[in-house]
This record gives sequence, structure tokens and C-alpha cells, in this order.
Amino acid sequence: MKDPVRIAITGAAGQISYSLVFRIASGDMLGKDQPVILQLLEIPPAMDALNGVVMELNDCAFPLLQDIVASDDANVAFKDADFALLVGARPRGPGMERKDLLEANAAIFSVQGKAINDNASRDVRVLVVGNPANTNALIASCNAPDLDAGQFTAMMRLDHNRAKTQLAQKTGKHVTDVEQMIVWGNHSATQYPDLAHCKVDGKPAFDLVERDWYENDFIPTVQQRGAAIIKARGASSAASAASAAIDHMRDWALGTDEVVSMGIPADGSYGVEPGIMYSYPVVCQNGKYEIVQGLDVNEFSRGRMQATEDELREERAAVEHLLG
Ligand SMILES: NC(=O)C1=CN([C@@H]2O[C@H](COP(=O)(O)OP(=O)(O)OC[C@H]3O[C@@H](n4cnc5c(N)ncnc54)[C@H](O)[C@@H]3O)[C@@H](O)[C@H]2O)C=CC1
Ligand SMILES: O=C([O-])CC(=O)C(=O)O
Repeated sequence: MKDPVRIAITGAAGQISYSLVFRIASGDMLGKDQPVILQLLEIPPAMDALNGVVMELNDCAFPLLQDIVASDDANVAFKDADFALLVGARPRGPGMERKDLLEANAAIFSVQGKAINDNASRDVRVLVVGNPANTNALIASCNAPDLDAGQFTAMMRLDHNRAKTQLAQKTGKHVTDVEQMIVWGNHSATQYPDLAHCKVDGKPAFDLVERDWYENDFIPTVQQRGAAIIKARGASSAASAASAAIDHMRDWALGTDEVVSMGIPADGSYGVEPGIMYSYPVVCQNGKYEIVQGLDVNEFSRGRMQATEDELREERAAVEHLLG
């Protein structure tokens, strides 16, 4: 039996977490042989609701679940955490862009970055889900000076998964036939889902779909999918977000040959200078991610990649005072 790992989850009484914690406890994230301890963080008004989630977790009698810590103190929730999923933040409603949440949510991530810095395992791997995810991840990493900025990531996997499904449906294939999907940039309406390197069933995607569909249907549909869910459901995506968070953490921890999209510190690759959390194509091995280098970038792609970078730099400028 492996030693248990500690997984901190914030916003643990919220709607995403209600899909997330049960799947993590059942082994979907780290494998059916990896015992887990869940360390759940909420704000004081949500502690009753969190207690209900804890009761339900206990009622599942999950074989892998070794212990549950429920707290409204970030120092307790992040203590010795090996993984941290920062979900707790306000969601947007109809008519809002995700960056409209910056003011409401940014302060959460400076406090939690410090608490992670002071309490978590030195090898902690952090995924920020709360919106605007990339800039919140930047805030958290800047407030954790004793950790490597690369230990902080932002969730782009939902966009990546959405893009794969849109293309699979258009071409009459299955998502598992789609390879080398890339979503560049920000988890926002400027994100750039890029088909230039993508293959379906071994064939270049551009041989299978029309340019007009790509530019005027595929790209906007993926960019606007979050808003479409809010319109349809009256609440923002939850189960699909939880599923993407599990995919992101599983691949980071256990590895993947597949190219996946992750929001990570820009390092100059593809001309994106440091200072923002930018989504790149990566592969994961031995618990680490690595940017896929050497892909050709044509003029259309360059313009889209620049636009989403510009937006991330604007978001950064708006929270400069929180960057420590
Ligand atoms: N990156 C992505 O792809 C996606 C991100 N999101 C974002 O995830 C966030 C959470 O969404 P939902 O679960 O639907 O929201 P929700 O409102 O149902 O749950 C959020 C929970 O966070 C808690 N919370 C607030 N401040 C906190 C703090 N300082 N510490 C700990 N917990 C705190 C709240 O009490 C609430 O229970 C939102 O910002 C949403 O926009 C949602 C979908 C996809
Ligand atoms: O759109 C939203 O506000 C929630 C979210 O991030 C998504 O579904 O991609």
C-alpha cells in the first residue's frame, strides 16, 4: 500500500467541488492504488454546507480515502499538501467576462499563495481553477517566493477538451482520434484553439474541415463555450470543470504522451516573454510538464497568440499591487 498523499481543495462546498471531491476520493485523479487525504477549505458561512459534503464523503466508504480535514483556515488546509486545487472563488453570471471577477477574486489568491508558501509540501503542485484562472495563478505564485513559479498552473484543460470534442463531432470521429490539439493563451474569450498541428485519425485537421468553419465557427464556439453553458444551465460549468481538473492533475502527476494544454509561467517560448501564466502545448513525464517546442507558427496564429497575450498583460497590470 502506498503512503497517502494530501490533496487540498478550496471552495470545497461549491458546485465544482461537489463533482470533484468524490471522484478524487475514488481514485480518478491519482489512480486506484493511491490512498488520499482530503484537506478541504471553505469560508466560515459555508462551513455547515462543507460539513454536509464531509458527511457524504464518509457515507461513500471509499477504500482510498484515509482522512478528511475540513477547515476555514488556509494554514490548516494547505498543511503539507502535495496537491492543491484552488477552486474557491466567485463564478461569473450572464453578461460578465471572466476578467470582471478579477477584483472580487484576486485577493483570495494572494492570501492562499502565502499560505501555500508557508505550509505546503516543498513539491506541491498547484492548479488554479477559480477565475480569471491564469491571472489568479500568477497572483498565487508571486505570493509564494519559496516555491518555484512552475509549481503553479492554471486550468486550460476544459478549453482543450471542448476543442477536441467540437472537432471530433465535426469530422464524425471520436475524441480519442484527435491528437495535437493546442489552446494557447488565456482562459477567456481571447483564447486561441489552434488546429494547425492537429490531426484526426492521423490526417491533418485542415484537410478535413473548411477554413470558414475553423475561423467563424470552431474558434468562437470554443471561446464562448463557458458563456453558452451559463446561458443554458443558469450556472457556470461544474462537472465538466471538475473532470478537466482531474485530467490536468492526473496527467501532470502520472504523465501523458498526448499533447495537452496547460496555463504555466511564460518563459519566452513562442515569443511570449515571462510575467504571465500562458497556456502552451505540453507533455508530462516523471511528474513534470515540458513545453512542446519547435512548432511552426504562421501569421494567423501569431496574431491570435499575441491578442490573448496582450489581454493577460492587461490583467496583470490591474493586479500589480497583489504580486508581492
Ligand atoms: N478554469 C476553468 O476552466 C473554470 C473555472 N471556473 C471557476 O471556478 C470557480 C468556482 O466555481 P463554482 O464551484 O461553480 O462556484 P461556487 O460559487 O459554486 O463555489 C465556490 C465556493 O468557493 C467558496 N469560497 C469563496 N471564497 C473562498 C475562499 N477565500 N477560500 C475558500 N473557499 C472560498 C465559496 O464559499 C463557494 O462554496 C469560479 O471562479 C468559476 O468561474 C468554473 C468553470 C471552469
Ligand atoms: O465561463 C465561466 O465563467 C466558467 C468557466 O470558466 C468555463 O466554463 O469555462
